[in-house]
Amino acid sequence: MTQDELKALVGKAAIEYVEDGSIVGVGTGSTVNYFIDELAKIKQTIKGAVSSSEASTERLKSHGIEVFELNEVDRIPVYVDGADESNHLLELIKGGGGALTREKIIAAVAERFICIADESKLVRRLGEFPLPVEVIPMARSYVAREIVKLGGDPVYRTGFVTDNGNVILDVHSLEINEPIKLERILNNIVGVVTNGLFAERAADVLLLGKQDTVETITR
Ligand SMILES: O=C(CO)[C@H](O)[C@H](O)COP(=O)(O)O
Repeated sequence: MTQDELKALVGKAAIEYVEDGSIVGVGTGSTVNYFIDELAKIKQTIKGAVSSSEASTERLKSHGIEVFELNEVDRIPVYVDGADESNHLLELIKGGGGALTREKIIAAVAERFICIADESKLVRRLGEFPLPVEVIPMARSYVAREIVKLGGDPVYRTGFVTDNGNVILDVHSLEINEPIKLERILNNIVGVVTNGLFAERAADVLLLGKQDTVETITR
């Protein structure tokens, strides 16, 4: 199976976790796009969605799925999102698509976080994929210098602005031995909105697309 076929497979598998009559938390990315397309097929059974990006909102609406503001919603039983990397503890690197902050907010609210990914995303140790950090624009150089002190090599994602009007530094060469600790340290730098480590709030379930099958990994 191709990588796209594996993404489609896990996008479909995640539908099983959607509760009838609920508002579904929806992530961002090419894997989630398959999930959105599957969600459209059962849209009569759900109340609607909360979306983590303008791109996902547009796709949800194009299917006629109602999109609610997070502030209007008191309960999100399930959040479905992709990842750039996952380790075996279901700690993730996210934000390749730049939607990490809204994704992290919805993941925090959700009762269950279902991560969907093809098998290439499962790694022994996080950090091969450069870690995205969302930064308030005026703090970009300061934050970059602080990250260098931590041993990282930050690269400004030129020409990209997040849905929140901020910029992204993609941090290479970080040794991520203690994801929770590093997540906190990075978030403590003034000017950082958040970083793409999802370790304090890791996924609860990883649906991993492998050749012809979906492996379910839980914490
Ligand atoms: O975190 C994300 C967006 O901010 C995505 O979930 C992550 O980049 C994976 O994307 P894809 O499913 O396209 O591989």
